[in-house]
Amino acid sequence: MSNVTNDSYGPVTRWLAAMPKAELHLHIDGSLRAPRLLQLAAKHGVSLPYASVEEVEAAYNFSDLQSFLDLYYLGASVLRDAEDFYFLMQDYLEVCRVQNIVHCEIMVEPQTYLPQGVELSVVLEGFDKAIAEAKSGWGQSVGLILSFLRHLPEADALAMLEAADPYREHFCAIGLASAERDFPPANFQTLYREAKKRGYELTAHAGEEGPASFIRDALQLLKVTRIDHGVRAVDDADLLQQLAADRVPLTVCPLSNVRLCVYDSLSEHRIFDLLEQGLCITVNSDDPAYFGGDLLENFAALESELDMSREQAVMLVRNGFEAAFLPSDAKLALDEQLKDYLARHP
Ligand SMILES: Nc1ncnc2[nH]cnc12
Ligand SMILES: [Zn+2]
Repeated sequence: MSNVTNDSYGPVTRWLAAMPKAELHLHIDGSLRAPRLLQLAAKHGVSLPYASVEEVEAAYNFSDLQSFLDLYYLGASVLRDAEDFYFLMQDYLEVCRVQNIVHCEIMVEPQTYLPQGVELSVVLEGFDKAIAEAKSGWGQSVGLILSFLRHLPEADALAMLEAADPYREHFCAIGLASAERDFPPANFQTLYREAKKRGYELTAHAGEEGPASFIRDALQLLKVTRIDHGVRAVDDADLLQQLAADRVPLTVCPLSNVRLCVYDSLSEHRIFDLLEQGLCITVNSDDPAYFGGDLLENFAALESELDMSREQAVMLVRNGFEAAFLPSDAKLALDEQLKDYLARHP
């Protein structure tokens, strides 16, 4: 895990380290680090083509989203019992504590565990224990997003939505992840209609590898109020205007975009153009175990590669609170925490 006092960070990132922050785009399976992966594989006798942490990490070399997803689903296949899910969640929430991520919204993808015969009740048993400890330990605020796999049929997602009914209160929202290009938002209209009826907030990955039109479709057909990634909006000036006017949040993941070759380098990323145009841009880590950094390292990269200013950093952090799936009084309380920090650390 990162060290918040890392001397190699620039001055803005060092100032951000103790600032209260939110993270809204984090796949819990993407936080499974190589040592834990190997430990759980050994525990369950799962054979992997990697014998050491170095060998696992050498495989973190992706040419696109699919090349990453192949390793990501292999990694998640070692998660088998409630104790595994407890450790997984505990590891990530410890990052939140160290990096002052006071509110996080975490994507849980129960369809991933079904081939191993692991039911949602087992997953949530482990997660609940870790979340309860973090809440009572240091007041951690956590939301879970029930996230569906778009490379599988909508009928499978609908079956999982129903299976999640007894656990409705565990989740604040639904999301849509996995391979984007061949699996457009239009395929999931019934799912989103059903989820809305059940009172879930709605978000979806769109415009990561897929075109800007997928962002439009997610908004119009699925009625999402937030977009995960959304960086391809830069190709559609009218859409940019609409996103800015409606303050539709984009949960942008800078290191992920470079590791998955959405951009050749961070210097090509348009994150600050989007921010200056009035879009509600937030910063997130996506799959930190695989992409070389947690939330703070994403900010550090924006500072070192794109010269992020203090003002830009505060806008990004404030947007994280604005974009959260929380009641308005809870958002106001987070904003007060931020104001207090800024007053004490001008
Ligand atoms: N960056 C990403 N895009 C789509 N699905 C994902 N699942 C985990 N990470 C993802
Ligand atoms: Zn993602």
